[in-house]
Amino acid sequence: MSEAADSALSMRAVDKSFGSKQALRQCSFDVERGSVTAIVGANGAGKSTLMSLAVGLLEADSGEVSVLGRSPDRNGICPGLAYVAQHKPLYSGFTVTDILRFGAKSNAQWDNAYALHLIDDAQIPPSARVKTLSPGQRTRVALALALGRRPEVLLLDEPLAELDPVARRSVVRALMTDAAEHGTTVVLSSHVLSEVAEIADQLLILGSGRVRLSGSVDELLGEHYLLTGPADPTALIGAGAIVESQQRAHLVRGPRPDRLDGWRVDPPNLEDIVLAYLTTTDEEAA
Ligand SMILES: Nc1ncnc2c1ncn2[C@@H]1O[C@H](COP(=O)(O)OP(=O)(O)OP(=O)(O)O)[C@@H](O)[C@H]1O
Repeated sequence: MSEAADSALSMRAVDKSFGSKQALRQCSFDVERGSVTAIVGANGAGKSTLMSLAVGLLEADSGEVSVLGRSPDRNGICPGLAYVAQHKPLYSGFTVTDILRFGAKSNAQWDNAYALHLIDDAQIPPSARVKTLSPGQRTRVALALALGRRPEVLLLDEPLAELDPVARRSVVRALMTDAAEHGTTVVLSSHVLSEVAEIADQLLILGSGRVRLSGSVDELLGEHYLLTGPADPTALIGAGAIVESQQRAHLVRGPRPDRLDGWRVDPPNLEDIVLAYLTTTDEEAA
């Protein structure tokens, strides 16, 4: 990921605890403007905490958080930023039209035509009340409310959880279209890689509150390889490092050799990489 100057969102050595529970530890990363970044981590890894710090709902114990070059404001969401929380708190008695009216009233940049287009695209009647909508439809309304602000940065906490495959595909398409047509920086979290692999060009893996790995998907794929063979490969991998070993198969980070006699050298897929980093312990990652 890029360095801080051109970042849409960056953190430097951020710590956040709840009582004795350390939710984030020394978190540092940069999200490049215009990128689509997936934050992947198991339940409790710290994804929602990270997003809440970015939007100013929480304050870091130490370290720096910067969104579009500014510190998040505890008194209101930073201009240019939109956030869809995990449980999409939309007033259940409101109609979709009421929700969009609320969006218009509370945002100077509001683009009602675009918000209506997104609702129409999702085939949701504007007169429908939120409580009558399915989880997938609620996600689409929450997305229209967020994208109607015409944000530069859109943060989505587990936007695809609870959606059936058809609804998931249409939400992913809506996000990809927005990112491509408007250059919106999108940051979305998930505990399931396959939900976000199609859409993300950058990846941030969180494990037990630590950044285990971050970077462009293409670079991460190029920097790792799978080595399968009969013995301990330590002597064979040169400047590389073994990330994880499963019996005779090893994920290695380092320059990929063209061939090694007696060994199989394969390119990894993204899932191989994510699972390996998610299973590394604090001691191994240190
Ligand atoms: N308000 C809070 N009070 C106490 N502990 C909290 C609070 N919020 C989060 N935590 C703890 O901090 C850790 C990180 O939680 P967080 O919700 O950020 O994880 P997550 O990756 O978003 O998880 P999930 O995928 O389950 O939503 C967890 O151990 C959680 O129990």
